[in-house]
Amino acid sequence: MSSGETTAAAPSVEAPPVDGAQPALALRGLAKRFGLKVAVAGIHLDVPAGSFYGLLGPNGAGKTTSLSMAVGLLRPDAGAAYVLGQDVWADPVAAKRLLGVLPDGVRMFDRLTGRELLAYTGLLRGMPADEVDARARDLLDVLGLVEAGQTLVVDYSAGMRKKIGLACALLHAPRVLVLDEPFEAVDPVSAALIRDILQRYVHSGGTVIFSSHVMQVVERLCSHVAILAEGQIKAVGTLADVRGGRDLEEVFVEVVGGRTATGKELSWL
Ligand SMILES: Nc1ncnc2c1ncn2[C@@H]1O[C@H](COP(=O)(O)OP(=O)(O)OP(=O)(O)O)[C@@H](O)[C@H]1O
Repeated sequence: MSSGETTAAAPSVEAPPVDGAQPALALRGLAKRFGLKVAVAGIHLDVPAGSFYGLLGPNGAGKTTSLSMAVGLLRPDAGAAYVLGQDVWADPVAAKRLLGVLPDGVRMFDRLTGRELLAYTGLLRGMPADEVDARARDLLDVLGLVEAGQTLVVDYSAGMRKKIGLACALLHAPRVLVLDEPFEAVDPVSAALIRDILQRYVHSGGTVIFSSHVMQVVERLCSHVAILAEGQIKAVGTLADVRGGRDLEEVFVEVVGGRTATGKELSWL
């Protein structure tokens, strides 16, 4: 494990080097506070191109806040984010062209049907209508949403919303995918399907960074892992480095500082 290799408050906001080895996503001193609460304390992270990168952390660690700042959805108080060298906040159009994003929560136009939402997303990205149509058909088909394509997204289950959100993120064939909790609320069959799609995407040269609480998924999929707690990166590296021959869950609990219930706390229960 390389705990401390990349920790809090990186002072530098220098752009990553412009060469063949530049990271798919580079975070430089990204920081955010809400009132007195420091949600993200100046994180520094390089996501290598072609990696399958898992961002782990307990509830409230700052995962959603970090990813939102990294993709241009939430303005940082300090620091910078680069997608394949493009500065997300200085040149958002160039960076967003390279990015597919599955945000947390329900930020989508859910009074559209699934098919309409895909059409809207594709046209907004400047794709030709026939290409949008063909890709939307493929995505709805592979994600098992053919019938749901005619249903308003507001009537979707939580898992169906994840899947249509993923379809929107994939539609323009981005180079980098940033997914906030892609497996949350998704049934095991759909989860296996999503894993297959993402693995194929990485094998064909794409980069995935996703947040998760599910250690087994991260262990199965990821080449690299970062553990975030209290707005700071506590451990980072290849999956093998971070695990150091142990279970990822064991490492996670140790790094994050978990506590166990003695049974006395809720004696009334
Ligand atoms: N809009 C907001 N206003 C105030 N506080 C916020 C806001 N968004 C996040 N926070 C706080 O910032 C901290 C980090 O939240 P964040 O949602 O990034 O955590 P997370 O790691 O994604 O958690 P979870 O795994 O539970 O989704 C938390 O303490 C949260 O309460």
